[in-house]
Amino acid sequence: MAKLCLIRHGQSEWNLANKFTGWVDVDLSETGVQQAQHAGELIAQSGIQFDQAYTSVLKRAIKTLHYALEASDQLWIPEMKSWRLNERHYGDLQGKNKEKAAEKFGADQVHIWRRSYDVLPPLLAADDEGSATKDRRYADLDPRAIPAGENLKTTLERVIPFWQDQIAPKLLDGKNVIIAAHGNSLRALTKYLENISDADIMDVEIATGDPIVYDIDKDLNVINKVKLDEQ
Ligand SMILES: O=C(O)[C@H](O)COP(=O)(O)O
Repeated sequence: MAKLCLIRHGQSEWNLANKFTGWVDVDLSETGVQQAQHAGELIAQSGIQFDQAYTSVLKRAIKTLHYALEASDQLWIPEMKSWRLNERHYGDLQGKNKEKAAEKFGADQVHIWRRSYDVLPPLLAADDEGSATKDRRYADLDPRAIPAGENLKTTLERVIPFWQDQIAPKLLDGKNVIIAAHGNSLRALTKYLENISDADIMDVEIATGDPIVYDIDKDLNVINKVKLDEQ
């Protein structure tokens, strides 16, 4: 049996400003820092001891991991960062206010972009200043792997190879794992772990800074799930 803890980063500056964020590297807000520290206190109270941490290459997730591990006195554990755990790329919506987008495109369309499984958002032009192809942290990727916009399906398709190659072997080895990532990369992983249908995943929301702990058996089946905030 192994423990798997998923934690969405604490509130970011752009969560607070209600802006589409995606791959933009926005920092935590003050509330977000407090949420991450509180998550670490909940982890400490639960007594879970981690062997390995994973996070994205975006500071709101990395800092959440560090605040949570610091508050539970586990800052020393090995950690691995991967772009595969990044938030879904929100394409040309990145930086735009969600309410203003709903006024412009209609609330239904914006809801479909945000929560449908397989509808892509408007894509970012390849020569856009904000294109990830210009960002040094993605320089060692095949440029064709760098998205101009993702839906949950394409997000899942780049999260799961990382799960299979890196995370699953640790769990199979009985190691306890914490993953600090993002609303939609964690929705993708949740869909996969809990075998949630394409339709039902539309209603799954993951709160900021609330650790979710799964018990995982030797065949990688989920046998229990708790939210530490509700304990
Ligand atoms: O990237 C973002 O804007 C948020 O982290 C998640 O946004 P969502 O709730 O619209 O999926």
